[in-house]
Amino acid sequence: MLKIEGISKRFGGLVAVNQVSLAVKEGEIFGLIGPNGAGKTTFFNMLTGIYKPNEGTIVFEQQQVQGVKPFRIAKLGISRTFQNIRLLKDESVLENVMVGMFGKTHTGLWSAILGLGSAKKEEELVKEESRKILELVGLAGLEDELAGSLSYGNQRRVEIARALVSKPKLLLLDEPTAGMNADETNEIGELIRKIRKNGTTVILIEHNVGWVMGLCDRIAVFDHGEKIADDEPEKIIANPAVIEAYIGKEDTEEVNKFAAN
Ligand SMILES: Nc1ncnc2c1ncn2[C@@H]1O[C@H](COP(=O)(O)OP(=O)(O)OP(=O)(O)O)[C@@H](O)[C@H]1O
Repeated sequence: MLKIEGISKRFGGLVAVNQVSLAVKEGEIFGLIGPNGAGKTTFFNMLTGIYKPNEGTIVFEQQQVQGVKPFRIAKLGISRTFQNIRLLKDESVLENVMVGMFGKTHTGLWSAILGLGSAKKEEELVKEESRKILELVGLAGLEDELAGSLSYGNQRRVEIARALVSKPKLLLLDEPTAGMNADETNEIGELIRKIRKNGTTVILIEHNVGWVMGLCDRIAVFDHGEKIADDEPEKIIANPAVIEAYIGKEDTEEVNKFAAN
């Protein structure tokens, strides 16, 4: 489904991602792990068109997408969430999810402003779809609450719902469990499995190594902008280069988490 060959991203003299190649199959839950600053988010930003790679190719379903504008990539079926929660806190949960359909609706701005029938009908369809997605992510009944009034875990679910409402083929999640407790984290794992079952392939960036090992079919490890491993979880955990990447870091919290597995 996704084939990446030799992509790099440089910021001045800093090489954030260095010649990374990677392939993701349809239906997979694919994990990206690695110490802070390893280049994971930059990699996501290239996949979604926020950054243009300095070199290399990204092919999504037979189409080259490197350097293509973000809204066009979204239209091809790649959707994402961000590391920091980005909700319209003073708008309802339902409205926040409806925003995810922007760019997918067909009636024009004037029809919407003039309240013409076609725009109204489309809005109803978007609402209906958004409600269905909210049910899928476990937020049924909270449609009319203000997004900012929800718990942190539920705000993350709203973000996932917004990314899902356009029915993406590929969903990119940037640290979906950041700031969550163990129960919330496990629930997000269940949700990701459900999303995959519904036909969406998932790539996620995570720091919670133990959790990601139990969830993903395959994991790639980044360190200093390079991909140092790409394998099934059991093999990743036993890979000396991966252990070295974590043990070699001063970030003891990450090392401990890794060693605990
Ligand atoms: N827009 C930018 N301009 C300059 N440097 C950047 C930019 N974006 C990222 N970087 C640098 O590129 C490197 C990789 O950062 P990136 O955010 O991709 O890492 P990461 O693996 O996602 O880290 P984390 O887990 O902490 O989010 C870092 O050194 C970072 O400071």
